Amino acid sequence: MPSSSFSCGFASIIGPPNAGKSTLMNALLDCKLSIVTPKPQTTRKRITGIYHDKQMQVVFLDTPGIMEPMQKLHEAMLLATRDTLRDADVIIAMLPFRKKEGPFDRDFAATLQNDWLKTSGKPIVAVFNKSDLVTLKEQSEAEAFIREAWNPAAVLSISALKGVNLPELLEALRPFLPMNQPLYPEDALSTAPERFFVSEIIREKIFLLYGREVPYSAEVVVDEFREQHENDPSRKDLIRCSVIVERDTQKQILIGHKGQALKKLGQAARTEIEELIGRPVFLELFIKVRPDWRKKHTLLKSYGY
Ligand SMILES: Nc1nc2c(ncn2[C@@H]2O[C@H](COP(=O)(O)OP(=O)(O)OP(=O)(O)O)[C@@H](O)[C@H]2O)c(=O)[nH]1
Repeated sequence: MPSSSFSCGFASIIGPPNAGKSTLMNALLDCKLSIVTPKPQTTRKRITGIYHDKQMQVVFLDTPGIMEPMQKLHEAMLLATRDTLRDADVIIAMLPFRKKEGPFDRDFAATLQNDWLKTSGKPIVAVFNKSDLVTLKEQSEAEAFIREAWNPAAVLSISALKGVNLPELLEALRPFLPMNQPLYPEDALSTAPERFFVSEIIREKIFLLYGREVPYSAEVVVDEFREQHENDPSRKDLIRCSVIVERDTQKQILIGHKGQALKKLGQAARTEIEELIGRPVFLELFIKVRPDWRKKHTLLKSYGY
């Protein structure tokens, strides 16, 4: 039973592409909810993940990275980020440390403050991620700079990858979580349906297995998810997905010589989907070409943007 000192609320994680937002959410939840790849802009839609302990429940909203919109898809991604700020009780504004060109990007920090944080009217917890890449001195100088520039509710340096300062981050959020009862049951990990995670897993494998523009041009739609085990436990669940690309050449790359590349993609995705849902599945992937889908409003809408 939650105690009277229980806290619950929504925290949005916002920052540039590749800052480590998804890594942080996965580390806090101790499971892999958001896809993580070394390539920027892998997260396209907002993803919720729910953290629980005896004192608090935090519903984290992971967001697509903030960048200059180059096409309609990016505009839709940025709208998803704006929405999460509106829903947040507290915002985790993440800035990644880097090894080259100074410890962090001050220009981006200014943009984040002017275009996103100032107007949100929400308490800000400034988080420098990737603290493993810089010295302690660089960390405290960066923290002092942001304290002065943003006047946030709290500032701290963490390493999502190495698990450094994560309990401290949770404590920094606590004062801003307004509810004294949990919103979700203790075993709920996300508010998104299984289907969503299935498409995200396939998207992640595309990012990991293919080079150049193919991952950015690919979208995954789950056309059918038939839970056949319920009637007959010996039958595998059937999952049929379309992988949408923009050009025929991309389709050829996805399929590969004698279908070898597509086979590899299917195997990698199936293994992880089975881990996620805890049952064997039969995964079918169909590659479809939809020219310029990232620029077309109606297609974007039909893919959930
Ligand atoms: N050295 C170091 N690398 C990290 C840390 N956290 C994340 N990374 C790496 O940074 C890369 C990007 O991580 P993500 O979690 O996908 O970043 P993101 O901000 O969600 O990226 P987008 O999907 O582009 O918005 C991955 O290669 C991570 O392994 C950290 O604390 N230290």
